[in-house]
Amino acid sequence: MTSWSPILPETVWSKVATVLRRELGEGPYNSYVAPSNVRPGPYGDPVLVTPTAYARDWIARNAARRAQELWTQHDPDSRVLDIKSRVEYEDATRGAVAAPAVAPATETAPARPEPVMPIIEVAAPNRIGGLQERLTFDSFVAGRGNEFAFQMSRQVASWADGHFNPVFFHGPYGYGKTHLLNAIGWEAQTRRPDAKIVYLTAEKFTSTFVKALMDKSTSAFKDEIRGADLLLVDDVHFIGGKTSSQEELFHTLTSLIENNRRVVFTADRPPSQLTEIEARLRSHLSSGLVCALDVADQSLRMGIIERKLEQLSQRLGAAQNPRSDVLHFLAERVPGSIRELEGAVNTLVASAGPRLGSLTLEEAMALLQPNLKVAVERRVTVDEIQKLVSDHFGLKQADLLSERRTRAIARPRQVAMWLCKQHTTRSYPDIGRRFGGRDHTTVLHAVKKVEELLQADDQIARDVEALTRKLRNV
Ligand SMILES: Nc1ncnc2c1ncn2[C@@H]1O[C@H](COP(=O)(O)OP(=O)(O)OP(=O)(O)O)[C@@H](O)[C@H]1O
Repeated sequence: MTSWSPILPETVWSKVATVLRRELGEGPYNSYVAPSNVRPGPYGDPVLVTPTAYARDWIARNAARRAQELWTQHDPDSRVLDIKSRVEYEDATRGAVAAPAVAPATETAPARPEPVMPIIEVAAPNRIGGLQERLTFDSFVAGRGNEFAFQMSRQVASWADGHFNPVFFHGPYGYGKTHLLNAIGWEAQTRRPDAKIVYLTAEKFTSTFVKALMDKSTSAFKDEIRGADLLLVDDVHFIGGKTSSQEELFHTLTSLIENNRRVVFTADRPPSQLTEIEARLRSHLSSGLVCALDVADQSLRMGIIERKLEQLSQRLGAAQNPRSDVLHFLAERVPGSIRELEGAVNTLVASAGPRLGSLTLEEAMALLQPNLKVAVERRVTVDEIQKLVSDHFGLKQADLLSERRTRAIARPRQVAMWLCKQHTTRSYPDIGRRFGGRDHTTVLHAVKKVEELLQADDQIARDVEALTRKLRNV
């Protein structure tokens, strides 16, 4: 670590800060600049250390250039002023001699105490740690399965009056819940820079609360969370079974709602199915809007692949798109969620390099082998389909084989027959026999009916899509 120049950085910083205060105005200055300190970085250059990543990003966007200009005017060594959040600074200097804070922003503006909880950790590389820069509304592709959730998210982010509160998004893993929550955070902050937005996972909520209990600092914890204008809690199902954290979340939620603050949750299930969460909290979680994100259909998967390819070509330089049979193969045959789909696109782009545009389907399949490890051509049995379909519709497998013809049973039976035709090599008579000895014309009729419904009935289309994905992922 090199040593500091004889010109004290605090002298330079206090001159810079005085001008920034005047130019930025009291509000932003007190929120972001005043709580920051100048400290020596690992190579001796000055670092402006902000209490949170959010403050760092705010300063980087709104004041960094001016701060550097002013710094250069006052520092005879013309050192570069780096900006880091406290966490980043500690990581960067870990192992080096602990560096004392050398200068609060100005003598007249005492630094505010550091928040107990990271307010939005915007650029943290760790997904759990905070918001990720790439997860915005712009990078989100809306389509069947997530359209409503997308619209509701935009509405929350616009701070529109009279919307439901809390909003609760649920859906399977890897289909964009965290993405939407991040996008809400970014958009809401852009629209109201003065608003306090807290984003955290339920795990973080629990661990920070438990630590606060041990440190006897729960009131600081409460102030921090209950002072939020918008609270975003990801993966709330993780709080299941944790009694004291549930109690705290319950009081946090009621206090925020009473004070007209907004709250958004995500979970892998709707509140009614969060059986490890105490009934009173569950009921409050579902008291606003409960909104499902569903698995993506082929056209949404295709849209996401195209968006991802666009992003990659911007980052890695212009590249041709894969041929359309390769694109369709990606959309239709890569098993798993959007997360796995993104992984497959990355693999293809990285391993094909400049040959991406000319890859044949066979070459693409060979490159994607690791992503297709659940053998694409795995044999699916009629029995498996019947079990999956009956589970999905809350029926017994025996119902599908029975004589009963009520709509609630007949429709799932038709869907199951259709899936058998798509995913097994069984003939119509064979399928009929396995559905309680039915005639082949019944199966034929079922297959035609489902084909029609796939065009006309969104709900059936979603059910079939979900079941198809499950079949491929078993
Ligand atoms: N509609 C979409 N448009 C663009 N990207 C998407 C979409 N849905 C999901 N993704 C991407 O897929 C990946 C997984 O999404 P995300 O992390 O939001 O899932 P999740 O539902 O929160 O899952 P988990 O509960 O496992 O965290 C992310 O990289 C996300 O950007």
